[in-house]
Amino acid sequence: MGMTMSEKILARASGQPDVKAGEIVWVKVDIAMMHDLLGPWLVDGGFRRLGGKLFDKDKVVVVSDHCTPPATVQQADILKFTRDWARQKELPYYYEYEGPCHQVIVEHGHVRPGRLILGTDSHTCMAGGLGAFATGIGSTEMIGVLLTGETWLKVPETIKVVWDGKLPQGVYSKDLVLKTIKEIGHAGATYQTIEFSGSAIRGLSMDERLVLSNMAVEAGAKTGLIQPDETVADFLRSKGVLEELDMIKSDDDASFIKTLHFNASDLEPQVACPHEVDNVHPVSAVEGKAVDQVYLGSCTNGRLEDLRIAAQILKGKKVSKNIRCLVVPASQHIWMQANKEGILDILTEAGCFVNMPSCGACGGFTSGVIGAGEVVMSSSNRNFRGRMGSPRGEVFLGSPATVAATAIEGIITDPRKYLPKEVRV
Ligand SMILES: CC(C)[C@H](C(=O)O)[C@@H](O)C(=O)O
Ligand code: SF4
Repeated sequence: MGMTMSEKILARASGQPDVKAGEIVWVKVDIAMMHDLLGPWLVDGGFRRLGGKLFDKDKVVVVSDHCTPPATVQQADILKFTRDWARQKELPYYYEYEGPCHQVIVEHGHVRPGRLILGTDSHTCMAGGLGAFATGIGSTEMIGVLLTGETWLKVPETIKVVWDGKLPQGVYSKDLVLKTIKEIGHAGATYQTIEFSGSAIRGLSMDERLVLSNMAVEAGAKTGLIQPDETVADFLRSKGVLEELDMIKSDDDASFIKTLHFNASDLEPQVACPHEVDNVHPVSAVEGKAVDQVYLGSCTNGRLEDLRIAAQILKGKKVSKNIRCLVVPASQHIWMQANKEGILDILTEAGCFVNMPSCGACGGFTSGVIGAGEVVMSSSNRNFRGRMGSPRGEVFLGSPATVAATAIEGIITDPRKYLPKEVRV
């Protein structure tokens, strides 16, 4: 019997020739990632009591993103603690004000196919878009990882999600993953891997693939994997990663707990309605709903291609007078590239407010929170009650195109009316 990608990565990490889903294995971690909010200020007490020596500072990456720039004194204190901790420990990889951790670790080449990456954030699974087994762990668990570089994991079963066909114009990987989550349910993949495959997935760019792996956890999954290929290799080479990559793949005779088939060619834009990510409907079912704010950003959909799509839709148009349009590029690198391409000018001229990269508005942490009764159309990954501020607010999730079209009309809008009719390449 062959092995799945998850089984292969965890076999290597546990130093065994093979492992099977359901087994509990002791694994060596390639990258331990923490962010400011669930990082050093929470782990430090226990870490020091147990010896306070890092297993390998080259494998520990800390990113300050949730509290940047701080909006409260407590956030400023957390940020200072995190910065001082990284300096005292002489960490070579500490990033601050660069953007959400998941995007930052991808851009800096920490994520590579076949690696085992554990982070103190649920969307750590995004790294699976490059073929790494990546998952979130609690801060207490992280103390053990920081001290020993090891932990235990149960090898997950894998749900294979096959998307064949070709995405039509105006339909994107966000729509594809929302539809997938609707079918699986918000807890339907609990402690399982979702492996995305099929011709529609192979055709996706690096930016689009990361949307899928990012949102795997919204179906409860341990991680979301995509078989690495030349798209991944080209991306990593562009980031200066020149080593030979472990182009891991599931064997043809690997055992999957179930396989779901979808056809991308007849997919419409999808919207997740309050207050669950699996409460998904075609945009036609919610068109016309008035919003107060649109948010284009986050580690889910704040990348360059997302900003390009929004600029294509908003160029020469104006954001509705009734709403605020908040744009937050997912990293400084993306911000600079968007600036060079004139995208930030187009968006600003249309009436968007372009903020600096951070988790701020996405999780209701710093700038951009919503008040009672306010409605948001967001390109992010979660719409739980209170997610972006007031528990009496409402968050709808959609693609960057849906967000941009909604910005123009001030009501939830099908983006296809703002795009040329032809099938995109
Ligand atoms: C703050 C943290 C608990 C959280 C996560 O783990 O995902 C955040 O990044 C989010 O997206 O909700
Ligand atoms: S989902 Fe939002 S809050 Fe969580 S890491 Fe991504 S940008 Fe930050």
